[in-house]
Amino acid sequence: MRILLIGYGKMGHTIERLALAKGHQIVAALTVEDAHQLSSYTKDQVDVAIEFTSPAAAVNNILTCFELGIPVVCGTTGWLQDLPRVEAKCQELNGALLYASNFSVGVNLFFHFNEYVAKKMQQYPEYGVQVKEIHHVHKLDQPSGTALSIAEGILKQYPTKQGWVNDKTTSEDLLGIESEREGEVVGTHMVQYTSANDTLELNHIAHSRDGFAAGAILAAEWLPGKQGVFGMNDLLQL
Ligand SMILES: NC(=O)C1=CN([C@@H]2O[C@H](COP(=O)(O)OP(=O)(O)OC[C@H]3O[C@@H](n4cnc5c(N)ncnc54)[C@H](O)[C@@H]3O)[C@@H](O)[C@H]2O)C=CC1
Ligand SMILES: O=C(O)C1=N[C@H](C(=O)O)C[C@H](O)C1
Repeated sequence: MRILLIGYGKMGHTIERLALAKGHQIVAALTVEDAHQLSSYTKDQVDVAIEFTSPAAAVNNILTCFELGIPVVCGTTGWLQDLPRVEAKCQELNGALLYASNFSVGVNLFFHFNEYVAKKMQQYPEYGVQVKEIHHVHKLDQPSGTALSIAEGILKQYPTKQGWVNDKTTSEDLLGIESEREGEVVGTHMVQYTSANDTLELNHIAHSRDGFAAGAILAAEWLPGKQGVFGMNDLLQL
């Protein structure tokens, strides 16, 4: 496949390495300096774009891909407040977007187990629930997109909680999400259920970025020819 990389940082480089190893072609890899070149590409040159940039840049890049008729896989986090606008534009322009807060198969399995565990644990009020994420010091958004997806899964099962707070402490009506920034940590997510007697934990620890990149490439292989806004659940049979 002919892939256009939008964003050529830590994720862009990892995706390039794995995509070339799978026999795909990288048409170009755009950074913030050559971002203006995006609108010069056509659907005759590019089968799919993969977007990993920054929270401030993602929405414009996605909308430009819709206008160009290029399907786009987006892993950038921290822009979901604009999702309704993106969904409307996608429908209006017959675009194709696959967004995931985390492309690794392991984390998508974690999302699945998380909802199951939350449903069970919610029946035992002696356990408090808490989410924690740890990432490298370069990360721009907080909480992580993955932590927000985890929180969404828990909140569905806890009708008494009204939402989340980016804090260590969970209260009666708000789920606490603790964020820690430390060195070059790739991405660690935990859900902890604690009672006076014990703690039950679900953990996912990414050892490298290869899992994220492999999932994004799977998504890029799947998306062309489809129309609408999709997630990893649409292509993984979990
Ligand atoms: N969904 C997932 O599985 C994962 C998501 N991420 C997210 O992906 C995003 C990028 O992460 P990294 O690669 O680690 O960041 P990075 O800072 O290493 O790289 C960002 C790249 O985007 C470029 N860029 C910025 N604005 C641009 C624009 N307007 N047009 C084109 N390029 C532009 C920069 O020049 C740089 O090359 C972050 O939001 C991060 O949270 C990261 C890992 C996994
Ligand atoms: O910024 C990162 O690095 C990561 N971002 C994603 C997130 O916000 O959840 C996914 C992964 O944890 C790495």
